[in-house]
Amino acid sequence: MTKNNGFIYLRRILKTISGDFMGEQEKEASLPSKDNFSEWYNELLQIAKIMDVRYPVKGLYVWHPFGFTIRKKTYSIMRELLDRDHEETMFPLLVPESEFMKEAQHIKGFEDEVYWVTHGGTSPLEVKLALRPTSETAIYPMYKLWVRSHADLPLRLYQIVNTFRYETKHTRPLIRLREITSFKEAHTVHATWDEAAGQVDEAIRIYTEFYHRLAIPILSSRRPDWDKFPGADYTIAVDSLMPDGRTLQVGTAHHLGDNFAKTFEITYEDSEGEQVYAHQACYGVSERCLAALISTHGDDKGLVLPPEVAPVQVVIIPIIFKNPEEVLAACEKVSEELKDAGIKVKTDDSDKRPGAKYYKWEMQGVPIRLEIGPRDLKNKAAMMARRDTGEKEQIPLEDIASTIKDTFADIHENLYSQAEAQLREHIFLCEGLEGIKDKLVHGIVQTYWCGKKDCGKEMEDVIGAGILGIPNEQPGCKGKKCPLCGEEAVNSIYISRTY
Ligand SMILES: Nc1ncnc2c1ncn2[C@@H]1O[C@H](COS(=O)(=O)NC(=O)[C@@H](N)CS)[C@@H](O)[C@H]1O
Ligand SMILES: [Zn+2]
Repeated sequence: MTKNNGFIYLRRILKTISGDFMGEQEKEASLPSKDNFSEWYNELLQIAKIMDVRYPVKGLYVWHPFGFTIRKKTYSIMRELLDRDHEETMFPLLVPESEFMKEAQHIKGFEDEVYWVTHGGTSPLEVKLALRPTSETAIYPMYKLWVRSHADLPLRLYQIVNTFRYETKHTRPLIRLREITSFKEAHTVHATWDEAAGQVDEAIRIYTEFYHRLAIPILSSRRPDWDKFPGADYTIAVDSLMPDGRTLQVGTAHHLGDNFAKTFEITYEDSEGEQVYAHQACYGVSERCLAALISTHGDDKGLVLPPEVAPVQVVIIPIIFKNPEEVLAACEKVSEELKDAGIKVKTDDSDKRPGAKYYKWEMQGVPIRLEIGPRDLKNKAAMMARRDTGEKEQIPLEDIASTIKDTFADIHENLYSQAEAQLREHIFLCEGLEGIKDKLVHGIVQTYWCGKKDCGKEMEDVIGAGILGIPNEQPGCKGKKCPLCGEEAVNSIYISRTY
C-alpha cells in the first residue's frame, strides 16, 4: 500500500470512528484533498459522474449523462455568443489524403498526430482518409467553391464536432484527448489581412466572454512564433490557471494570412474585377473548458458549479420528523414554483439520512440546497445553503424564485472574483533567472524579453518552462533587460509550466 493510499484508508477509519457515518456507497467515494490536485481531479470525474475513463481505447472517454448535461450547457453559451454573427454548419469527418497533404506547414504540424482510415470493410481504399485533427483541410476545398466575390465576405462559419489527434504525450480526460468530442471550431474568410486580424481579436473577446460566463478568468497572449498554429501567421491563446500552478490552454485564435487561401485557391473578385486571395482566421475551444470549470471552482467536497451550467441548480431536502405529508406538500409547491421560473430543481425525498444527502449534492456541485421542515413551515420559510460559501440563511417562501435567482447572480460573481483573485495572486513579476525559476513552481511569471528567437528558446531551456506568450496589454519595458542576454527588453512576456 502506498503512503497515499494508507492516508486515505486511515481517513476512512477516522471518519467511521468519528461517527460521521455515511451510507456504505458514499464511504467508497471519498474524495482526496484538492491539494493533491491530480488525484482529486481524477477521482472527482468519477464520483461526480462527469466521465467514465474505463473505455478500452487510450485517450477516449465516455460521458456520464450528468457530465454530458454540463457539456451541453457550455455548448449553448458558446452557440449564443457565436450565433450573433456566425452561422453553424457541419463538414465531413474524413479528409482525403490529397487535400490533407496540401498545406506544407499544416502537414508538418499534424503528420505525427493524424489518424488514417485505409480500408472500407475488407477492401483497401484507393485514397486513404484522415480523421480530421481539425477541419481546415475539410472545409477549405469547399470555401474555394463558395467564395466567388467580395459580396460573399466576410464568411463566418463554425461547427461543434469531434476531432482526432494521436497525442503521444500523457493523455488525460478533458485535458489531453485522442478523441476531442467537443471541438467548437470557427473558420472565417475576409477580404483583407486587417479584417482577418480584427476577427482574431473578436474571437478572443468572444472567448473571454464565454469563460466569464463559466466564472473563469483567463489570460490572453500572443504565442511565440515557434509555438503558433501550423500554417498560421500568428496565434493568440487564452489560458486559465490550474490549481497546481500550471496553465491550461483553453482556447486559441489563429490568423492564417492568405497561406491556406493560396493552397486551396480561395479567391474573390474585387471591385476592379481582379481575382484576389482571401485572408482567413480560425479559432477553437475543446472540452478543456470543462477541465478548467471543474478545476477552478471545485473544492474538497467536490464540484462547485456556476448556476448557469449546473444540471441541478437547486436541490430540495425535506426535513421530516412528524406530519411528513405537510412537509412534502410544501416541498412540492416550492419545486413547482421554481420549475415555473425555469430553474432546474430536484427534490431528494429518498430515505438517505440528511448528512448523506448533503454529501451527495455537494459533490455534484449543486449551487443551492433548500432544507424545508416543520419549523421552517411555521416561519413560512426555507433554510437556504449556498454551495460556494457554505452560508446558510432562512429565506421567505414568498417570492422564493426571485430570491433564488438573485442568489445565483451573487454565486456567479463570487466564484468569478475568487478565481480572479487566485489568478492575480499567482502572477509573479520577476526580472532575474533565479527568481523566475523558483516562482514558476507556484504559478505564472511575468518577465521581459529581448524579442530574439534564439535567446527566447535558450531561456526556455535554461528555465525549463515555455514562454507562454506576449500579453496584449504591455507594461512599459523602458530600462528593463532580458533576463538571459541582458539586452534591452522589447516585450513583457508570461512564462509558465503548462499542460
Ligand atoms: N488533444 C487535445 N485534447 C483536448 N483539447 C485539445 C487538444 N488539442 C488541442 N486542444 C484544444 O483545442 C484548442 C484548438 O486547437 S488548436 O490546435 O490550437 N487550433 C486549431 O485546431 C484551429 N483549427 C482552430 S480550431 C486548443 O487551444 C486546445 O485548447
Ligand atoms: Zn535576450
